[in-house]
Amino acid sequence: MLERAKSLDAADPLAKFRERFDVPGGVIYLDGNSLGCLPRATPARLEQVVREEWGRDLIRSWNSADWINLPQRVGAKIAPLIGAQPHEVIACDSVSVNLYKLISAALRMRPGRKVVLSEAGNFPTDVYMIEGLEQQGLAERRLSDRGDLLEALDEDVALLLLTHAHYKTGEVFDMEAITRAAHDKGALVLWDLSHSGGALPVDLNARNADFAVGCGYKYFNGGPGAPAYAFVAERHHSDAQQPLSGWMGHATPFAFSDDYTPAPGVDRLLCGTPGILGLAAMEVGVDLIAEIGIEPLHSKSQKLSEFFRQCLLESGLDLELVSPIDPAQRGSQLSFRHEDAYAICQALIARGVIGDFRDPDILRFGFAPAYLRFEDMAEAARHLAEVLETEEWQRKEFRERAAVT
Ligand SMILES: Cc1ncc(COP(=O)(O)O)c(C=O)c1O
Ligand SMILES: Nc1c(O)cccc1C(=O)C[C@H](N)C(=O)O
Repeated sequence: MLERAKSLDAADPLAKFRERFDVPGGVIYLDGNSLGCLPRATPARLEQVVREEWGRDLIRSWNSADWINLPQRVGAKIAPLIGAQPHEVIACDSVSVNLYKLISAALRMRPGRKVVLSEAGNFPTDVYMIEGLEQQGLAERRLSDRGDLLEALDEDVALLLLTHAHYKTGEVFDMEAITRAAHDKGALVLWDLSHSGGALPVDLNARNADFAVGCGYKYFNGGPGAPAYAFVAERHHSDAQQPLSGWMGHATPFAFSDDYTPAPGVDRLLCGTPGILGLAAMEVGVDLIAEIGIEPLHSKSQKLSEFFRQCLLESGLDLELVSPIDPAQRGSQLSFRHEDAYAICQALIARGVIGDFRDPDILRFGFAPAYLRFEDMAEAARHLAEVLETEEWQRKEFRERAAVT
């Protein structure tokens, strides 16, 4: 398989982009769906922001370096990558905080309805944020199994909140059909794009989506704790009111008035002063993904995951796949179920193959198409086969749980 991998790499139109990332030697990184790799241009850009814009120009940089518009500028660059208009997206805060803002805004837009419907087993923060609003008496949380979601949609539902590509299994929802079904019941829809933005084609406006949020530190390679992004469809710009009425979301923050007037459009999603270092790093990652293009990234992602699967099959491994077998139905990942998934994951990490474990029994491999090679797939599959054949994962040191998994 290694020979075949090398010929696929030689013919890969995206191969040249690998050197634009600082991929550490001796590592096969299959966790770009948790924390993306460092773009090579990021340290120099951060050095410039720190030394020149902050160190030398100090407060003048809010104007001279246009820091004040950085959340909008980064949002506008993400917009075409998720099927939105530039003025519909803003980069700020974390996904969790943006969920709070948008769930609250949606509830205000559907007076008389309190139910926020989501999938049982959705990424925890999504369901926790609904729970928090429920504890404040503002929402009623309803969780339903994936297959029962449409049945659970009724006229009490104010908002349907779903993750487009599931964080554990990678299974992708049909955004158009589900959004339509929710709208038919008078509900709004908020899509969490954390595992699809920057890796899969997302067409928010063509699917008539209302709201979306997504992660900056995964496929957009914005760095640890990078700002997230949030989308509000233009038709909701005057109605969507979020509760974190901080001064940066004011129509005229520098008028310093006693009363809050929300800024027009997505600018009102801002709360406090944006983190400029995080946004500057994020912009480098977004620029790079935009330069490569979502369609080529998606096409390569499907080929990588299929090749990985083929390599596993060739080595005779019979692992239980929990991701959809059809690449069109899944995000840029493959997940397998094994009762010793944690120890297997640790044994692989010791060999330099970094995937991740998701409690209780999922071994997850993310395929960031911007910097991975087919050769990495062949090698990772070989290591996985060896770890399982030799039962190397049985070693005691691979069974001790770390704080962050
Ligand atoms: C689907 C999903 N939503 C939200 C998050 C977390 O968002 P944040 O840490 O930015 O609040 C993640 C991963 O961390 C995720 O996978
Ligand atoms: N954000 C993370 C973190 O701060 C530490 C460890 C992992 C993460 C993640 O991003 C987890 C990720 N969203 C997931 O899909 O599992």
